[in-house]
Amino acid sequence: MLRSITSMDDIRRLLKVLPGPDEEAAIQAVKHDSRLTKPRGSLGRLEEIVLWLSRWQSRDVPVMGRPQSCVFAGNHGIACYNVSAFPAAVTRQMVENFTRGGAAINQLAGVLGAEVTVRALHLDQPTQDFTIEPAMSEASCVEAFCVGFDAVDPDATLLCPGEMGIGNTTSAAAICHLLWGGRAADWIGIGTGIDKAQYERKVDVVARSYQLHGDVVTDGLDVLQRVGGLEIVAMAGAIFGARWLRIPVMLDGFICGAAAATLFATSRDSLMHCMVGHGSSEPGHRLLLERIGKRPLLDLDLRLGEGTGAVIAGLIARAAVACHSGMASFEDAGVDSGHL
Ligand SMILES: Cc1cc2ncn([C@H]3O[C@H](COP(=O)(O)O)[C@@H](O)[C@H]3O)c2cc1C
Ligand SMILES: O=C(O)c1cccnc1
Repeated sequence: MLRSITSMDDIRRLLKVLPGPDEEAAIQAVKHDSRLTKPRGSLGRLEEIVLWLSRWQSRDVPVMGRPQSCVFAGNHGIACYNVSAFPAAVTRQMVENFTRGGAAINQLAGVLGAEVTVRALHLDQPTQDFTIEPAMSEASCVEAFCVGFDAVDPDATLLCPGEMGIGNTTSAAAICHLLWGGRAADWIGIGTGIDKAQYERKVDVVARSYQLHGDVVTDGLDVLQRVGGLEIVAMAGAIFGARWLRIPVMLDGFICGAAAATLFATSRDSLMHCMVGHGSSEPGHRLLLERIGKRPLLDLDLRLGEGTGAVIAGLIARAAVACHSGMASFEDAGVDSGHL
């Protein structure tokens, strides 16, 4: 599959023929659930999680044995406008931190029992300034997409994509503005904690990117190439790769959502294998989730990225699987089953 991707059109073509869910596995999972010692529906969204995992893992009793956290890192040309509270050098420094196990994502992945895969994408070659030209060439975009695809562990039971890239809330806002319009400011928040002057510059960068690309952009993948970052493209590639491997994906916050949204805008069914782990405190994320029609599992006021919210939500998925796989049936426990 990966070898057949050499152009953006290859990705477009493959997006039209994605594998679908295993409805038979879900039917069996519902049957199993109906025998468990609880009123039907009483575990609320935990039951929804089990069905979702079941559809994509093709198991009537899904498993959580091998979750994967994938962190992609890239640098952004638009960081030169001072739109982040931190310097671009922090991207590389954090990659070293991920590798040593010192970041938030490492601790959370440890709690979930997830392997952390880190992929840095040409940190010494930031994307181009997308207020004056496309962020990257088609060749760089395809390459980054394939890095993402290739990073997915084919045996993973759940994928939690994450990112690191100083300036990438600006890139995510530009993606959303190009996909869905509105006012530039609708998509912009404080990111790492910027001041008023930085906020205004950020709005200006996103508004100018719209002026440059708005009339010529063709679809979600084109938006990705024009105003995305290499780590955002790689996340899109990982989400797409997981779909081909039929691995369920827990989406993270605003940046991850923007990556996923470029696939959604290109092909509506492309995110059927994804759940949204949490709602970020970046204001654009709520709007984005309305547009892609997904409701977050958690609301923790996170605004970190790295895949942290996705991994925390993975713990909820583990709780859901524990109930589904470990609970006794009415029959085995000798509990009256009521009017089922
Ligand atoms: C130390 C540190 C660790 C991070 N981990 C994730 N981010 C997050 O913040 C960045 C986006 O915010 P902005 O657009 O304002 O730069 C991304 O790198 C994102 O993953 C971090 C940011 C910092 C400073
Ligand atoms: O929601 C996110 O993904 C996010 C928010 C702020 C900074 N970095 C990431």
